[in-house]
Amino acid sequence: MIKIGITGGIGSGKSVVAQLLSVHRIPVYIADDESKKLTNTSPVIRERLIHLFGPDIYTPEGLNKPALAKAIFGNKDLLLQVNQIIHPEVNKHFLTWSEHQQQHGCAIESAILFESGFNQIVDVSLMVYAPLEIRIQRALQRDHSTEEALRKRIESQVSDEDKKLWADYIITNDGKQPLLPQVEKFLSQIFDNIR
Ligand SMILES: CC(C)(COP(=O)(O)OP(=O)(O)OC[C@H]1O[C@@H](n2cnc3c(N)ncnc32)[C@H](O)[C@@H]1O)[C@@H](O)C(=O)NCCC(=O)NCCS
Ligand SMILES: Nc1ncnc2c1ncn2[C@@H]1O[C@H](COP(=O)(O)OP(=O)(O)OP(=O)(O)O)[C@@H](O)[C@H]1O
Repeated sequence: MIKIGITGGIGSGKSVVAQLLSVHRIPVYIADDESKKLTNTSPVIRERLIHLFGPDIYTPEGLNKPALAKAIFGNKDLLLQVNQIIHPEVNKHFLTWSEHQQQHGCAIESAILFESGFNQIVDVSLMVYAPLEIRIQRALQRDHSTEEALRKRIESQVSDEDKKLWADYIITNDGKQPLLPQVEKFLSQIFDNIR
């Protein structure tokens, strides 16, 4: 089975590309969603986050997400420490999930594929690229966030220039070039290359 890593900055259109892959019978593991579940279910993550931040990092409802976001976006040292707590668990969880998939390919969607090392557990990486200002506009329209908070997250991620260098394939989602033909071309390239 071919494992695909979908990446791209906030608002680039990863989720849209992930949906198009699903339509082509490629199941996609959404790292944001799964990591959120793991922060509430994994005793290892819970214990280590409490050790780092104190007990208030969890509320009776689960992880205190605004507090964690405030602590890590803008503080590279803490971001690295939190990543080192959460990402190995996500990595293991994705690999177990992928073993249960029945299709000829599966994928993981993560804005931080390269930062997290998930690129090392996939066979091909696919970057979804959109110009920064378009990404900011899309994300601001979608989320109840401020431009300042958004830019802090963007600054916590590797640049588009680096992602472009490291990715095996790039899909452009600038609102001008249609996505579906690019996704279909990508799929035919990877499956033809492997056959
Ligand atoms: C800090 C948290 C609680 C904030 O939750 P919130 O609901 O506000 O955001 P959400 O998880 O939906 O993430 C939104 C976007 O923020 C960016 N982001 C999230 N985590 C990170 C990170 N560690 N490094 C850089 N960018 C990140 C991504 O672009 C992501 O798509 C949450 O993002 C988190 O637990 N992050 C650490 C775990 C992680 O790395 N998750 C990303 C995939 S493994
Ligand atoms: N080509 C497009 N034209 C117009 N709107 C788009 C296009 N692509 C994506 N969008 C919209 O932009 C927003 C961001 O897209 P999407 O959620 O797929 O990005 P993402 O990369 O998954 O972002 P994040 O990392 O923040 O989750 C969504 O509201 C989506 O509907």
